[in-house]
Amino acid sequence: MPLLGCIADDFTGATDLASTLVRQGMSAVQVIGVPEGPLPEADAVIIALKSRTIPVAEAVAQSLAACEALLAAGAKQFLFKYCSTFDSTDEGNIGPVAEALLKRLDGGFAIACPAFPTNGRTIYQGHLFVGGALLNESGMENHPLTPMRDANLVRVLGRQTEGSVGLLPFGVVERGTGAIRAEVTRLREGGRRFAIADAITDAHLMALGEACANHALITGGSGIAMGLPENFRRSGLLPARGDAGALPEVGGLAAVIAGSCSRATLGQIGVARDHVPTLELDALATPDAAALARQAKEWMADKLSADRPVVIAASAPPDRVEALQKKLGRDAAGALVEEAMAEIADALVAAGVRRLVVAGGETSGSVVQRLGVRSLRIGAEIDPGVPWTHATPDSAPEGMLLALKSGNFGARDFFLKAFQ
Ligand SMILES: Nc1ncnc2c1ncn2[C@@H]1O[C@H](COP(=O)(O)OP(=O)(O)OP(=O)(O)O)[C@@H](O)[C@H]1O
Ligand SMILES: O=C(O)[C@@H](O)C(=O)CO
Repeated sequence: MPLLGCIADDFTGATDLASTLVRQGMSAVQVIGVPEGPLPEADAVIIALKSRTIPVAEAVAQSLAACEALLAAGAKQFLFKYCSTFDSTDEGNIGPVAEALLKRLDGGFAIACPAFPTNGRTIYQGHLFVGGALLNESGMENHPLTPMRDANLVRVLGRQTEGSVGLLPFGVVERGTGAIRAEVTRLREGGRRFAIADAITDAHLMALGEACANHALITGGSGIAMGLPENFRRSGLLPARGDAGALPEVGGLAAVIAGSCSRATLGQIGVARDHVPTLELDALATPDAAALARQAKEWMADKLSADRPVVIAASAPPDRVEALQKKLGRDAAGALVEEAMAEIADALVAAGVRRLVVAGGETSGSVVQRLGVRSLRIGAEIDPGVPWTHATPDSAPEGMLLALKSGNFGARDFFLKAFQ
């Protein structure tokens, strides 16, 4: 029976969360989509949805179905994981999904805390910073699907919910667990259903986690999960685990697929280009998924080698993304590239790739779905928030390693160091 039942709105976010829990001593399995059969055994089960940018009603329905599966398995506490940059539009999907889960779990109140200080996401007075910049000046204002143009999360979540949104301010969080609990009671009694929780350091996240030990639902980024395993240990439910993140050895060819257009991913492609064969597809010049996949298949024919990875990217800077979106519409542009990347990933695995890095949450979603991966066991981290995972898709039943890299995560040499 899982102690913690998690619902993640994208696949890279789910691995990020799973990785945090493994680091804190929980075993974790990521399940792809709402499971039809029984859930795998683990201290934490993370159901990974691709619900960040789908229509609100579908996101709510899928999240509730995931919640039912976790309830049926006996999960004791629930976590709704969204992006540390709060990726969403004014319509949702964070607010509506959080409201629906809160209602189903009869939770009354939940905190909302996307902070992830290790990766530079901090929240002060309800404002989200990415590194030294406000969210709306961090590059996220140009995100292809969820441009973030307001850093004030109390306002952003307020636009997405009917329940009123308050703030758990720095001054309270800094004073620790007791002060947080008292403030939550005050917020709840004052009619708030959500509060953005300020957090600048891991110590703040640990204090928030401890203070929320008896909350039915917690919402946030992976950081907010840091303090939760200790709650279960303290209450005697979580035994000490040796190495919660041990994975089988896997050899085989190595490749990277990138569909993220984030600054970090563009930088990582720039570094990889100087060291390993790198194909940069031009979706604007060839707005045709099948043709893009064909180009990649022809290219890879004599590039795959046991000595080093290859990189295939559709990623483009904001002006080129915008141009393709103007031509096709935002969703169609994203879907076209995702379709091409999924097809390319399939071809890579067919050609013997068994260690595959995928950059971008939506991109990872389409790749993992195309490969027919049903669950991922979480292993060691390459960089904060990005672990290697082990899967046994139908096309590689002997097992393969996948690393699903959140767009903005990873050091500049990530596409090289992942394989070292
Ligand atoms: N050249 C391009 N033109 C237009 N859209 C593109 C292009 N390249 C990729 N895309 C689309 O941009 C979107 C990028 O989203 P994705 O979630 O994969 O990356 P991300 O948002 O940077 O990562 P994360 O969600 O992990 O933060 C995808 O839908 C992808 O298909
Ligand atoms: O929280 C993050 O930034 C990531 O786990 C993510 O969700 C990226 O898609």
